[in-house]
Amino acid sequence: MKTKDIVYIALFAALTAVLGLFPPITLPITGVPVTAQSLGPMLAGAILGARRGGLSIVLFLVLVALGLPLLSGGRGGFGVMVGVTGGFIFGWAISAFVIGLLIEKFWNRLNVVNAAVSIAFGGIVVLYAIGNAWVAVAADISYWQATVGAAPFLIGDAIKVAIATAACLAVRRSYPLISKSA
Ligand SMILES: O=C(O)CCCC[C@@H]1SC[C@@H]2NC(=O)N[C@@H]21
Repeated sequence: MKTKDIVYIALFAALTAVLGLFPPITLPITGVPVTAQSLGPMLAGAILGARRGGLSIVLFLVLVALGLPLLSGGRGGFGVMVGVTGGFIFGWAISAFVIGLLIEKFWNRLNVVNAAVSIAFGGIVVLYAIGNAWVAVAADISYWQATVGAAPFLIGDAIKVAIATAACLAVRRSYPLISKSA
């Protein structure tokens, strides 16, 4: 891994931390907040690709686990990570990795549709599958109830997909950071 890669990984970990400055809006049913922070894994995977994008979120998670108050609302520590939102928090790394894999796969023919579908698949379908399963266990509710409880996130997450898609395509045009040819 080159120095440049390490810088990009650190940069996207920092960006994810900065997104945590937006205050969370906690929803009543499950206690999982609406947060701007889930945009971080979308951007990391879509702009850096699977390996570096995933690692940037792993770095962010290590810092949170060490107790840095980098989650929205100034939260941090391993205790928070194994709370009700733990599936979403750990799922962010998987989400960034999956998005990166798909973006790399479509790289040579990337367009607004396959980029948005890739980001939505990793950032919503995969992330919610992990996050809702965790919520169901932690909050002792059914998977269906957890899924219904997550429905209000879809509006904000659709906006995040649009932002990450625009950013991914703009960076690809002007300063591509993925050189994969699939
Ligand atoms: O800060 C935390 O404890 C993690 C919050 C996880 C929130 C999830 S991420 C996907 C979905 N979209 C949101 O805006 N909130 C949830």
